[in-house]
Amino acid sequence: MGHTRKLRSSPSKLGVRRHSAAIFFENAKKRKVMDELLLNSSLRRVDSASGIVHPPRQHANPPGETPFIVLPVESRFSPMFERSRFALDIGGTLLKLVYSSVCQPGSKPQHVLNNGNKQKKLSEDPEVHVNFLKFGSIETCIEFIKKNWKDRVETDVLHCTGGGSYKHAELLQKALGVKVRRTDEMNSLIYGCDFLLRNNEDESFTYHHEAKGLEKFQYRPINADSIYPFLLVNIGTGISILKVDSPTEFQRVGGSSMGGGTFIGLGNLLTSATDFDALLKMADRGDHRKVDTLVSDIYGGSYGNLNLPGDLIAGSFGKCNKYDNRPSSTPPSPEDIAKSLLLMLSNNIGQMAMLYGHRYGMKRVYFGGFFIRKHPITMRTLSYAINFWSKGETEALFMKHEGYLGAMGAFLDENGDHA
Ligand SMILES: Nc1ncnc2c1ncn2[C@@H]1O[C@H](COP(=O)(O)OP(=O)(O)O)[C@@H](O)[C@H]1O
Ligand SMILES: CC(C)(COP(=O)(O)O)[C@@H](O)C(=O)NCCC(=O)O
Repeated sequence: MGHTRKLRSSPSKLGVRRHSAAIFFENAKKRKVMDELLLNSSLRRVDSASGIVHPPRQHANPPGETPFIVLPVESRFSPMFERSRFALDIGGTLLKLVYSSVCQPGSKPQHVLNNGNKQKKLSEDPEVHVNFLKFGSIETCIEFIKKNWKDRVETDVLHCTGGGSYKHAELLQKALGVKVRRTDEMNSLIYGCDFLLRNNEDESFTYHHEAKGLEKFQYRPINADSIYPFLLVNIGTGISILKVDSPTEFQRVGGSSMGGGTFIGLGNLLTSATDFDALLKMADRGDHRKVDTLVSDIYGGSYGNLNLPGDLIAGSFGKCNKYDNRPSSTPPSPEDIAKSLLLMLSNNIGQMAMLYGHRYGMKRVYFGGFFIRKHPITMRTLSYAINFWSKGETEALFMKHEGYLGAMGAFLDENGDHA
């Protein structure tokens, strides 16, 4: 993959999702849980290889501007000036859509900088924008594509990946009147991840819980030569762990069924939360110590011989044990349960990621998938597991387009590897 120019990633007040369109489908009040801190590019950048810290960039963000990326000027992308391209990742829970649109000169304010004075500048050349959207059901997704892929004709191709690219191929073909071309899910993840890391300076970042405000996030741009190898832990409905040596050489070294699907599934059974965001909000307010048995509950303090601190969770959900006539404690609230559930899963994933990272001697572990949703508890737990246990040797990295890696990869795979 040769690239000539860095991508521009639109800064946004709201984060990675294309919110203007998302508002169309989601209740705006419900989608406020996260993302807000990853506002724009006004974060410090730390070069992953050299450790050099760069100051924040200055952007003038037109209020309400929505995120997109601008494709680099490359011949392989030229056809998108003439025809739109749509790609879909149909996973076990969500459908992720990535599609192109052409922005004509002067139609959108572009980036800006003049000795610190923010000024708006209109783009001079047409450019191809790539837009990102997610859906909870195939029906709403098909409706959106029907409305927005206006120039489609029957020879056009919908690039698809994920399990649903098999399961729903016929439905999509019939409903949209285009061909469906598949890219293998793991290949798509890697193509998408490679492209974003290589081209988008604002793509990957580290999370620092102890810091304040935006200082919690640091972008980690990386030179194209230093990207490989890395471990990719994709947390969707289930988890896939990939050791990646190049865009075409990788191995799925592990996986787990205890991922995002478990969180929403058990969350649904154990609390009254009606959706993922509500569950995360509950977790924010919860106190897991009312649900989990801590080391101090067993030892009365820390377990010094093993260096286990008293506040370490010894047994997730241990305090919900009502067998053996145990003295009953105050029943935990749904918020406490949500927090405990989120900690249980992210601790487990963090430990798995750390062990696989260690086993393959990886310096960088990237986390993808929509389970993360840039949630502080999740990112803190995953970062802690990696950084603490590797004694700083391995870095835990998150991605701005976390849930869109597969869809991005299918978008880039013009010919499809399962045509
Ligand atoms: N709006 C949402 N609705 C449902 N699940 C969500 C939502 N946002 C994040 N999630 C979490 O993300 C997971 C799905 O992640 P994703 O990467 O899209 O995987 P998949 O490809 O399996 O659908 C869900 O299981 C859930 O934990
Ligand atoms: C089957 C899957 C690749 C599907 O991907 P997803 O829709 O979850 O993103 C994934 O759920 C997975 O790797 N599950 C874990 C299976 C295991 O190794 O136990």
